[in-house]
Amino acid sequence: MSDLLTVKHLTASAFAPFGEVIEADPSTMRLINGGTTERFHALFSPDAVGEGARVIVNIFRGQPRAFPYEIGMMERHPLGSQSFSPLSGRPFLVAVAEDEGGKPARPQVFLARPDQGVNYRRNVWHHPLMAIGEVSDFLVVDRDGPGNNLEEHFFASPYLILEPHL
Ligand SMILES: NC(=O)N[C@@H](O)C(=O)O
Ligand code: NI
Repeated sequence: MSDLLTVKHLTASAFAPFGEVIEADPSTMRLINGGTTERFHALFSPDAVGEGARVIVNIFRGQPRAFPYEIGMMERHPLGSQSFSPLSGRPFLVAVAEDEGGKPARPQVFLARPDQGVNYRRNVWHHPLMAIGEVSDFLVVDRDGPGNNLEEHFFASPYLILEPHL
């Protein structure tokens, strides 16, 4: 029997060990453009290290995951951060894990609202994009450049997410 993972609401405080939640946080808001625009300022800073590294912006079109879904692996990017911001108005799942001696600890799973994105800080264990329900587009800010920016870990036995909603 696989180890069941529970899904929690995504909050900035719960996600703080792993990175930032990209959302219209009132504490970051400043009025600009003559008061016609609210700027939610400096929600995170992209990180790209190594000779020749650059920050790039991408669109990922994710196929929805089928549930129950097995979390069999986690990955991390030692040379750069990676952010996902929904473009299709859909929620999505985020799985992250603390590092335990160079391997991911038990994953923590969050349901991100359609108005929330996440930035994985550099070298944070996470599961690749998990769209839910329908094909979903995401704006992704991450690193390009020389060097290996992908480390993967495959669990001896997978964890299981029964279904994506709380
Ligand atoms: N491979 C790739 O660019 N995507 C993953 O890093 C991911 O986190 O989805
Ligand atoms: Ni990734």
